[in-house]
Amino acid sequence: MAAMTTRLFRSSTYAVSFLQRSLSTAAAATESKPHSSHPRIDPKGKNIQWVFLGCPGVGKGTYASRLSALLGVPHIATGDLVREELSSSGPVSKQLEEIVNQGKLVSDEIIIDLLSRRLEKGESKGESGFILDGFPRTVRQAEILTDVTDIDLVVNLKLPENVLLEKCLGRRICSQCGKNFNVATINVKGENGNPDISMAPLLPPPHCVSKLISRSDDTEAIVQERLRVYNEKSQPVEDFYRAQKKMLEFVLPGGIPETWPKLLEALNLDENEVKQSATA
Ligand SMILES: Nc1ncnc2c1ncn2[C@@H]1O[C@H](COP(=O)(O)OP(=O)(O)O)[C@@H](O)[C@H]1O
Repeated sequence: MAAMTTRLFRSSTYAVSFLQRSLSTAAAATESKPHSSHPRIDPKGKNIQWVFLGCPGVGKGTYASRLSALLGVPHIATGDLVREELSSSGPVSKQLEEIVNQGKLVSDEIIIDLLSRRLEKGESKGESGFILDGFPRTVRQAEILTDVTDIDLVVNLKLPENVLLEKCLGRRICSQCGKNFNVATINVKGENGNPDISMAPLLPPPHCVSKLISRSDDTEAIVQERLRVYNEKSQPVEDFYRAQKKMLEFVLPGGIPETWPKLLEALNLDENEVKQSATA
């Protein structure tokens, strides 16, 4: 673990001020760019700085958190940071609630502040590396991230839009244990030469059933708006990383049992090998 360096920030104080300066003047960001000699991806050495992209409901959280557990790096989801902040009585919670419930994006300034604070906390606990989920979501955020660190790999998860909508509408969270489930049974006929997609529901254990809640932004109208906003603001982020040749495009073949082994294969990861090397 000690060899893993979170290169997003050299020091927490530097991080916050750096990111804030980045937002106020592009020139300051360029001048302050830390030198970087980050090695290439080495999953076994866990030197990992990955980004997960993809539309709402595609499964970024599910697969980022599974990989985080497997590889021993933190899974940092900016959507979770936003939800934590809006459920607190912090100064921006009311403003965040309105933005999220309209399916819009939170400002780059607020997101970077939340992310900086999360990274600062992690660094003080000795965390290193990260799998970012839901960040960057605008080209501006991607440029700022590029200014402060090297990203090894960007995984772009893909599913057809009608599947995404069904998945968001079926999403449930246990209000007690916080685990995510999905009550939707998805059987969608493939169009334009694409294969059919089937996903079994991911049902909760009996003790969670009576405690299930839905996210307030998982209604049909808000999901449609989030998809529209994704296409407008986040598709260009895909192009940004595609141009840098850092992108792994991954079309989900089905639910977790079909997708997880295929994703590991695409990432060139052997689950048993990684687990053994972690306990060695
Ligand atoms: N990087 C970001 N930039 C701006 N807003 C964000 C970002 N990450 C999360 N949010 C806000 O939090 C909401 C929930 O995010 P998330 O849980 O990642 O949802 P999704 O299922 O749409 O991917 C978003 O709709 C947006 O309002």
